[in-house]
Amino acid sequence: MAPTPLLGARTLDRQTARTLPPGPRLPTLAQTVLFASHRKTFFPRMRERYGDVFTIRLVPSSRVVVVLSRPDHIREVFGQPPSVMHAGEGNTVLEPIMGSHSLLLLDDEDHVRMRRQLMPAFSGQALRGYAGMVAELARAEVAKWPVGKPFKLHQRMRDLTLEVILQVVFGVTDSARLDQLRPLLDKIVSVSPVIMLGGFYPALLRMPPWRTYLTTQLKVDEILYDEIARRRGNLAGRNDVLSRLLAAGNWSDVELRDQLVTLLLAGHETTATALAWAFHELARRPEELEFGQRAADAGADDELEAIVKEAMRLHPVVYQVGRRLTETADVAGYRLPRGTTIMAAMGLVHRDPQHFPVPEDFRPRRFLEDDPPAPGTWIPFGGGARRCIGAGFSLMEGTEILREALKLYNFHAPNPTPEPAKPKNVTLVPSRGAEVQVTPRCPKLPRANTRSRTWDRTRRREQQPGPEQDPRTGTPTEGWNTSRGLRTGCGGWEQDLGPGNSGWGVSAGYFLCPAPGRCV
Ligand code: HEM
Repeated sequence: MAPTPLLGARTLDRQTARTLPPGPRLPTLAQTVLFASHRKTFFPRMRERYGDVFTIRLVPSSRVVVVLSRPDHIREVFGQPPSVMHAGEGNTVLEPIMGSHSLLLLDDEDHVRMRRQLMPAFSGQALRGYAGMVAELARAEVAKWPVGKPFKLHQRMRDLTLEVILQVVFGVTDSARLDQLRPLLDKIVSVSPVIMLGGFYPALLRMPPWRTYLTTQLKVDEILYDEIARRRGNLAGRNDVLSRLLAAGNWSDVELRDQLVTLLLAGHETTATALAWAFHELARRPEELEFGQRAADAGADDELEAIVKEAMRLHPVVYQVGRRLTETADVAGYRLPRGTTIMAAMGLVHRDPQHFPVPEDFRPRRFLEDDPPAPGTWIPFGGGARRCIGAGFSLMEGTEILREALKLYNFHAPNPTPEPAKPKNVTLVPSRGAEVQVTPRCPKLPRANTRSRTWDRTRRREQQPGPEQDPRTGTPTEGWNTSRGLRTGCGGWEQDLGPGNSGWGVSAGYFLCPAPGRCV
């Protein structure tokens, strides 16, 4: 028998429609606008009114969407066989950008196979291999921050996470190639809802601005294919995601290209946004900032990770994830027909006082106590067979970046009122760009971006050459003009930024803190 097409709400018979969870009677367009622009207030109101499970209707074709807000209900969905709960088919709009092999677009066997090929590059061992590279990029970035002047940290985080994708994921380190790729990728990641329309209406792709976008993408593809070809011939000593993928799997060039673009689009804005929220909260709360700075000084990565986790709980970057039923299924006590979309609203779970006491408070220590959040209540990365493949990567990245920034600076919020979240494609971003102001933690530190001769002289006088150990690697260093990296002292903010860098290191080498331990 030929399969019947997936049902839309219009084709549901009255009996089935009556058995759906309750929901608003607003016109579909109004519900769609509320969902697209105000989900952070719309969903909590619907839950208050209709209970833990409610139905909304969205365009196109007045699609039935059942929203879940209880961890046990959501677990039912994440635990169902992926053949019953499709996620890829809801992403087909991304195909012109990510390509038909993208992990995000696949379902069933193809998804399982592709995911298996990708996994080795995201294992615990692989993540440990990337951490040093991320820390180095973070160190260079935070040294460039303007001291004493408010700036929008979200954009800085975007620049940094883009650099991480370029160098740690794509493994591009050649400076000419980096200069070539940076502006192109910057355009690719600025994919607006208008550009996404091209996925629904392919005829648009022939017109500007869609054509312009695709032309940029072709230029990126050309570079990526060239990188893949070069890398195939030379993997020795390489420790980036692309090289690990090549070493572990049997890939065609197109498959690899599609995954690289997917990792770029899935991993760049999301991680940048989570970190922007984390810094926004720390800047507003001196006690939590101090907790973070102590963790950074002590190398307490689990405490830094708890800050990232709490930021993701309070400000879920992705508020909900969707699945489409390929057959009738029992979910949350309802028999839901084939074709129904189910949304797991992580944002609702994260703000539920049953799971997180005083949920509106930013309290990283809740992840470290004897009674941490119960399994299934902290789910910023979705779950089941589709759980974010970059979850570990983004936590590692967040920890490294927090450590480098907190070791160096005090953070202040020029405007201490909380920034509201605004939707940007699938993410919820801070609406004022996470505005912060930083000042150096060490009173002896000259203002960043200022070349100070006095400081340079002082630094040379106080510099104590001689064999020492790099506290991170244990490698002996020999003082002036030797290894890069962190040194001893009050948590290791002394660092070599190399010549030409805009930080306070004005020549190659590093300096020793004249007052170790006294400034923190
Ligand atoms: C704070 C950072 C991030 C957040 C909040 C986030 C969140 C998510 C969510 C909610 C999903 C969908 C899960 C589901 O449907 O159950 C997802 C999927 C995915 N994410 Fe992330 N993500 C982050 C960072 C990253 C990074 C750094 C990468 C890669 C470098 C990445 C790559 C992916 C990919 C490839 C998928 C598709 C997985 C699949 O369909 O099997 N993400 N992410």
